[in-house]
Amino acid sequence: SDQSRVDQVPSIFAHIMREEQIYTREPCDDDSAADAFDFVVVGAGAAGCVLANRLSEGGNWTVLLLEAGGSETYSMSVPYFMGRLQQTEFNWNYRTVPSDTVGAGLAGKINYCPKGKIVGGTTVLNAMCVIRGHRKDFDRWEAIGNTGWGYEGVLPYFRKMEDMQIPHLKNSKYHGRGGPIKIDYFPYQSELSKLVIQAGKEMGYEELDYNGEKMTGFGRVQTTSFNGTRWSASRGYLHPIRHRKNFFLRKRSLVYKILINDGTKTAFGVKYRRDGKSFTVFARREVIVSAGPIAAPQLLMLSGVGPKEHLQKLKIPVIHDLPGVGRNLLNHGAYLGLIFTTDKPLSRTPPQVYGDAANYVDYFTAHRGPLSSVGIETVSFHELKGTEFYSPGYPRFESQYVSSTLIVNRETAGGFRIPPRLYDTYFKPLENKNSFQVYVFDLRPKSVGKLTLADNNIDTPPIIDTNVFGEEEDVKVTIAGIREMIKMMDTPSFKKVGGKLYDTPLPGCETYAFGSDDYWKCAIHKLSVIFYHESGTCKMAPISDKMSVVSPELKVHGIRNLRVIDTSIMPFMVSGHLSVTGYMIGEKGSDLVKKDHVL
Ligand SMILES: Cc1cc2nc3c(=O)[nH]c(=O)nc-3n(C[C@H](O)[C@H](O)[C@H](O)COP(=O)(O)OP(=O)(O)OC[C@H]3O[C@@H](n4cnc5c(N)ncnc54)[C@H](O)[C@@H]3O)c2cc1C
Repeated sequence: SDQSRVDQVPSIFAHIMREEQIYTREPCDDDSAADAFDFVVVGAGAAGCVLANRLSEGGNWTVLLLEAGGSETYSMSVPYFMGRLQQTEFNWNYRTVPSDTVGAGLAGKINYCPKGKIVGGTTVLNAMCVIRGHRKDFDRWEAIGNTGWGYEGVLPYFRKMEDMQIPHLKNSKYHGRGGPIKIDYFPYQSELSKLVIQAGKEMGYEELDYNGEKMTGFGRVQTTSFNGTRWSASRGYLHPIRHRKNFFLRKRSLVYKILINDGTKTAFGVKYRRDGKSFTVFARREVIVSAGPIAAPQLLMLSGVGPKEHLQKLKIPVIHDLPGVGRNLLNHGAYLGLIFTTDKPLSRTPPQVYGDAANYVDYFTAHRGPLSSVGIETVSFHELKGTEFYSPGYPRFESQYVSSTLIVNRETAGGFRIPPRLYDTYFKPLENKNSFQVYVFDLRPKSVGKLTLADNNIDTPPIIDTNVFGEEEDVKVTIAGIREMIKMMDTPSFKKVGGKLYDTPLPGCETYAFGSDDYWKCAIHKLSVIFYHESGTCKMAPISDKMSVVSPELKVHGIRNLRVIDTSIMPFMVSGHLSVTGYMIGEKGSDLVKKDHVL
């Protein structure tokens, strides 16, 4: 009743006060005048936070971590508020170039490309799903000459970062305990999630730990969360080191140039801007760029390391010609229009979640209820048997089951740049129906995009041309995956709840027979989004590979004392999501750096 909710106000207030205290453990903003450190790390995201922690342990070296964004707060840790964070200053707010292959039906044919601008980086903005990828993905990294980056080489680092909280996985040889990042299920699990796992079994799939021995099957999603709150890179790696005397964090500090001696081609510091003033800091040992897949290549190019002709055109003095910088832009792409309706509600829509005061009481007293989940609680991985894409034991396709249809009001539609007319014709009829959405995507797409500079100014966002769905094969895989999902409605579990494919033709694709290859192709190009897994723009490969930017030791080719250590070094896409890949790269990268600086 209303009165009982009012009675809960004191405990809500006490709970929020207590939780806010956690964020006072974020390291303080260093405002000393110190201007020389052993290591200068650029960017406090997934990988950068790992480096700051590991390089300062033992107390031998001084480490400065420079982050363009400000502090993380408790409200950012509420899982269901994830989408809202994208509409704040804590997002870099990048956009892609207009595209006919991905999101051609979105406003201006443009996709949003969110990235965290905050201590913790994109781990503060993301959906927290923990999906590492398949062992063969990493073996492929190693096969092109990246010695030590095969599955056996990276597994210890995936384990090292983890503090597994899920009881039956605590003793698995694939998982770690006691590491900085807590892994748990969201406390809330919708009826939809339970039904999907059951339906998967009826289709012959296993319910499994997809980060373990095998990947093909269904599973409740493992997340970088704990007790219903986001467990960011900063909470895991920076909070515990706030008292270290040799670690310094400077916030709101935008690095705009890496200082490189033109004669010796040696990096020796960076220039950054903070509160309107410019500063220079020097690195006695190394500069490490961990600014993420968009900003890392941007910063290299602005500092004179990149494709020569491109830099010359922008009047940037060339220090080292590296044609691969920005040129291997990898991503996943998802179709947004795969929707199913049911006779009874299996999950709640955003207006239902936000509109019910009980949900706030549940969350802000005990971190329970729908606000303790981002709305995705189940994932599945498919080999696409019977198609040309089948590879036994190596899934090619992922589905994420989204509570309700996320896009059921103009606000959520706006979050994906869905124009009002498309919303009104395709999504609005679902407003009062029971429905849910499945994000489907090709785990290893062939399309590769590129990132270039628009000018020589750090404040101008780079040009992001993702080319997602640019290759026919990626569209075909997605169509095969959509068909696999439609089969799910034939299971007894979904028959019982009247599960049906939402078959309103997508505006602009009505000329094709609904469900034909041509129809799905049209729909995928129109109503698709990039899946925010940008990576690969500073490709790791031996120097013989013309597109390579860093060596297997993550050193920038041709420049001394400069490394890139973040998701931009990925040579190929992994069959997973990238925050844990970022942590693994940070952990392995830290060991590679330490090896070169024996005391
Ligand atoms: C909406 C969304 C949902 C996602 N969902 C998931 C998910 O469910 N699971 C998953 O595993 N992954 C997910 N991801 C992806 C994942 O979070 C990122 O791939 C990962 O965080 C990348 O790590 P990184 O270390 O390479 O870069 P980031 O974490 O992006 O860190 C880069 C840091 O560098 C800072 N920086 C950049 N430029 C400068 C500069 N010039 N000066 C100073 N600092 C700078 C940035 O502010 C940022 O803090 C999602 C991403 C988005 C956007």
